[in-house]
Amino acid sequence: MAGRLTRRWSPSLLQVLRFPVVQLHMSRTAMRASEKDFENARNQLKLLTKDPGNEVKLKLYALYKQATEGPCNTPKPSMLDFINKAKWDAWNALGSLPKETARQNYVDLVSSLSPSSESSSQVKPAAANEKQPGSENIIVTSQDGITKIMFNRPSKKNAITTSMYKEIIHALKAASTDNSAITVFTGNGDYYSSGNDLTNFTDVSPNSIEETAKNASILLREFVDAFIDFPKPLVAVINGPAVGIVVTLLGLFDAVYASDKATFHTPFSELGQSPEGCASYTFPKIMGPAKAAEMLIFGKKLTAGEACAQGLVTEVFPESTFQKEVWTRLKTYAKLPTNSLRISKELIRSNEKEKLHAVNAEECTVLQGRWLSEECMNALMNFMSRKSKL
Ligand SMILES: CCCCCCCCCC/C=C/CC(=O)SCCNC(=O)CCNC(=O)[C@H](O)C(C)(C)COP(=O)(O)OP(=O)(O)OC[C@H]1O[C@@H](n2cnc3c(N)ncnc32)[C@H](O)[C@@H]1OP(=O)(O)O
Repeated sequence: MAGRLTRRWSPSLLQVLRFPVVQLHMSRTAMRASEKDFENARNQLKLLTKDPGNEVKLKLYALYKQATEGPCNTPKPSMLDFINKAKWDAWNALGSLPKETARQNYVDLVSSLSPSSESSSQVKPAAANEKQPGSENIIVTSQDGITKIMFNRPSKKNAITTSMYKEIIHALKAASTDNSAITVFTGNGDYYSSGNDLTNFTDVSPNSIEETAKNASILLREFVDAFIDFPKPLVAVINGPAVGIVVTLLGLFDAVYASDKATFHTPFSELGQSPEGCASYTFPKIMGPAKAAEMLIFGKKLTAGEACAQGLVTEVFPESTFQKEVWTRLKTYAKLPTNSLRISKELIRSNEKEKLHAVNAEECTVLQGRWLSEECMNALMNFMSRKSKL
């Protein structure tokens, strides 16, 4: 690949290496619902002709309370006060979900109920004045209580483009309020994902290098935040090699199942970059500082068996039975009571959330500096001009 990339990019190679960041056009606010959107959603709800059912109504109630009052702050009703107890449970299950996320989820949920909207298993269309990202590179389906988000660029080893980052944020927001019990990431083809698409680093106007680095850092922060805040059990089904950001994110997943042909590689130093996805915090906690350093600083690639021994992977399956065994198990898990799953996850994760957001912010700031550094430029040049691959 390195040779091919060099050939394809050669006319602008020096410029690419001088400006190793992509132009982003999305503002941080584009993904956040405003007060006006929230108000509109409330009005839209009154116009619904079809009863959305109790489960959805409870979700709407909980999101509304969370968006307007914050985390549940009232005494728990008695067991016999069924209705108020169900409402309290639904609100309480949202834990410390930030008000603005609750507001966005409320707007998304109402929008999914309107007759013209797509089903919750689809990536929802963008607003009329917002360019809708191409969605075929991420396939979102919902079945058997499982929302599956699949990287779908097999010819590029499922490398993640700028628009895919945005689509995944959107898909996670939709999945957080859909009817599924768990959400699963997997890859189509022989790779889980080769991480950040290196061509994201091209196509940068020389005049806007600092601004584009800043925008990239904002997008990355929002992307990782979406994983930190995701309220349901998050599972990775690692069907093949995983590189870079898709590996670091695993510390934010609740279960990681891997085929024995999967590998785990974070070549940040080779690329003149630094860890993201909260791995600078989660990896030392998961595997101890010495093993984390070998991966994150020295770029040691782990086999699935090694990653399992280090605690990054939950269980490894033979490739021949991987898909059958894992999906059978996940379908069983998805039948467990949904609120209980969420509450248990909340208990396990809530103490860490504030810390994780702080780590994410710090990692993104550091990376912003890395993208502008001479070292990153040189590392990219070395990577792209050498014949060998990772
Ligand atoms: C500043 C921009 C901001 C964007 C928005 C947010 C930014 C977030 C950044 C978060 C940071 C993340 C860090 C990382 O993820 S680091 C990891 C980056 N990934 C790599 O370095 C992998 C590079 N790829 C390879 O080394 C090899 O391709 C491979 C994965 C080992 C596979 O080798 P193999 O021989 O089997 O296959 P090919 O090389 O022939 O690949 C087939 C085609 O796929 C293309 N490909 C593969 N991986 C990538 C990639 N990561 N980016 C772009 N393209 C990739 C490859 O070019 C081939 O395409 P072709 O057939 O058209 O030549």
